[in-house]
Amino acid sequence: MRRFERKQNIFTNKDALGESYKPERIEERDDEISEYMDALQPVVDGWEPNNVFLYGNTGVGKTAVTEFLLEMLLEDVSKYDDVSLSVISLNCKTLNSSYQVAVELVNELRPTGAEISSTGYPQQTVFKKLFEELDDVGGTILIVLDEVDSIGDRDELLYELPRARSNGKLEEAKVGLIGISNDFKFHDQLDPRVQDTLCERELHFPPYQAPELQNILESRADVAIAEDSCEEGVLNLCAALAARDSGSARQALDLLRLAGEHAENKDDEKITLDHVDIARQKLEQERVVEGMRELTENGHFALLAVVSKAANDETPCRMRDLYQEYLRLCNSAGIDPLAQRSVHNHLSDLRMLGILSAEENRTGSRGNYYSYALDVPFNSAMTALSDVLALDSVLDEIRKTAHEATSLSA
Ligand SMILES: Nc1ncnc2c1ncn2[C@@H]1O[C@H](COP(=O)(O)OP(=O)(O)OP(=O)(O)O)[C@@H](O)[C@H]1O
Repeated sequence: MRRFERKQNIFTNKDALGESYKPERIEERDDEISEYMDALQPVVDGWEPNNVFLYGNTGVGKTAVTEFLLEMLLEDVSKYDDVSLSVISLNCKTLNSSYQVAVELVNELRPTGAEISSTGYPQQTVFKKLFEELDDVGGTILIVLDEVDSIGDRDELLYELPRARSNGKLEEAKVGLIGISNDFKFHDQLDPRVQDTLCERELHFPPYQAPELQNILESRADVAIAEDSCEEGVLNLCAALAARDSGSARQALDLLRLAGEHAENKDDEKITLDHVDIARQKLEQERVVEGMRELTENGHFALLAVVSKAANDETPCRMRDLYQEYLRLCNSAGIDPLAQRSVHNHLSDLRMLGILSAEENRTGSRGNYYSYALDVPFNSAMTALSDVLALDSVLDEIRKTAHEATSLSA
């Protein structure tokens, strides 16, 4: 039997490629950092802090830059006796109302054992408790709300907190909000009065380009990967793949980590371009599986219709034809089909998740229509579908068609 054995030939510090690692240096964000520092300057000067709103796609350094700068700010203000700065950070992912966020903040500020319950109070009572806690801490308080869009349209706290001091609800504390979001719609949906305050200073983090990702990867690989354990071109390929897809540093780091793990598991001496390719496929597959989890059964069938058309080499395929295929598949599985409009909504969701791509075709006077195609490899979609659908015969048929189509075209 195989036994556990330590393998440390590829990585010197694998954790440095993981999510919890705090980089010593932030690469390629000088302009954003400079703007961010300007927005935080009033804290150092002892004035009321600005509220700052950061937005940009996932993995573009919003959280990393925020953590880096706030740590630096805490250190730098410690030399001014008249500034007392506290930072409270909260990830709002699972909190979908002002009420829940306020309860969490109160409990962050209270000692263990004195927490309040997450239900049962009127909202204003929780807000009042929060203001009391903040006044107890006093001084300048920066509240970081990551994934703030989860709060949805129940955003009263984002209105009340920045105004609490001028409304006489806070006396000792000067509070600044830092909201972080990767939902571009959230900003526009905010009540204009909330927009005015929360977005006092707005910072946009654009997706990274390949050379920027390459620099981020190089500085991380210095810490994470043993010397001479990376074949020439590996970092370049990880950077290029991530730049082409999402511009996310997280994706580039994930590719490198997975490629390294693969090399290590195979007892190979170096990470090669082939390992990166395997890592890419694995990540793509995970993304499809992840996206699929959020779909209903009808969403799975909408995807199945596109997969089936792809097997016949008939994609991009227009909605009208996809819907016929969807009806055929629902019929053979014995499930009630949805109307075409609802199937269209499912296809749009799949597009948002990066599983499908869509192109708009113009037909002149008769309006435009969309054609859909897979935006992930056929095999990844098939594997993900076979995990969620108990439809072996249909899936086998699609596999067979795809096989025949490739052998015919080969
Ligand atoms: N400029 C950078 N220099 C060094 N590391 C970076 C940089 N940008 C991002 N990273 C790293 O990439 C990963 C993702 O970054 P981060 O969590 O800051 O993204 P984000 O924009 O907050 O994404 P999300 O919206 O999904 O939370 C982290 O491991 C972070 O350390």
